[in-house]
Amino acid sequence: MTAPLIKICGLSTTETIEASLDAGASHIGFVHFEPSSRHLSLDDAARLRRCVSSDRKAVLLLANADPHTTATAIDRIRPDVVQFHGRETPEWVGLVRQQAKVEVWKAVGLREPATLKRAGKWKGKVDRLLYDAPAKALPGGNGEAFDWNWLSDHDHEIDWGLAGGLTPENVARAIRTTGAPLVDTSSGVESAPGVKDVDLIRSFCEAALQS
Ligand SMILES: O=C(O)c1ccccc1NCC(=O)[C@H](O)[C@H](O)COP(=O)(O)O
Repeated sequence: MTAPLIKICGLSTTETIEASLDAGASHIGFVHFEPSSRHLSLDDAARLRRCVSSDRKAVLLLANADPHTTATAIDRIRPDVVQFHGRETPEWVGLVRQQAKVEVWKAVGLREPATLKRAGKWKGKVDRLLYDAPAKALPGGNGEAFDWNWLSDHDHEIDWGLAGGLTPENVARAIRTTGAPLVDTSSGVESAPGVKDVDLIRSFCEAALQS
């Protein structure tokens, strides 16, 4: 099996970005969502984005951002990918993809297997779907997993990735169960809410790459 792509989300220091890149992460996520402990101002996100080398991808995460915020954030941060993690519609994310000429991902919270059947509505609107646990206090980044078996024999029509409660201990099993081509973690590599831990980042990447 090909090694999965790895996204480390919610980074806020140069040290943890460098550790993620050294450990083999392909995608570095920056959260611009004020209620989150991982929120970055546009200035900080634009500064940190420059630490992401051109052979990896910077991901800007937005949740229910209005059109002005979305346009301003894309313009300032110049991400490779925009990850929409709220209640955005297929029409809206499709429009952003078309107009901003940026790769677009949409997080889909899986409450039940039937949600997978409705994923077709994103076809042609997004470059990747990110299957995550359903929203709780925050739309994402809650450290909660869903039943990976729901994905084990799903016939994917759209590129996808797996998120939700992934840790250094469970990521290899998650990849074996689902065949995920990309894994995404945030809480699982933190020592406290919003505080990333370089040792956990390294362990996560090692486990994912050896799976
Ligand atoms: O991280 C946040 O604070 C956040 C806020 C609002 C929307 C999404 C958010 N995070 C998304 C992620 O970090 C990941 O893409 C995904 O949900 C996995 O998170 P976790 O379960 O914590 O590993």
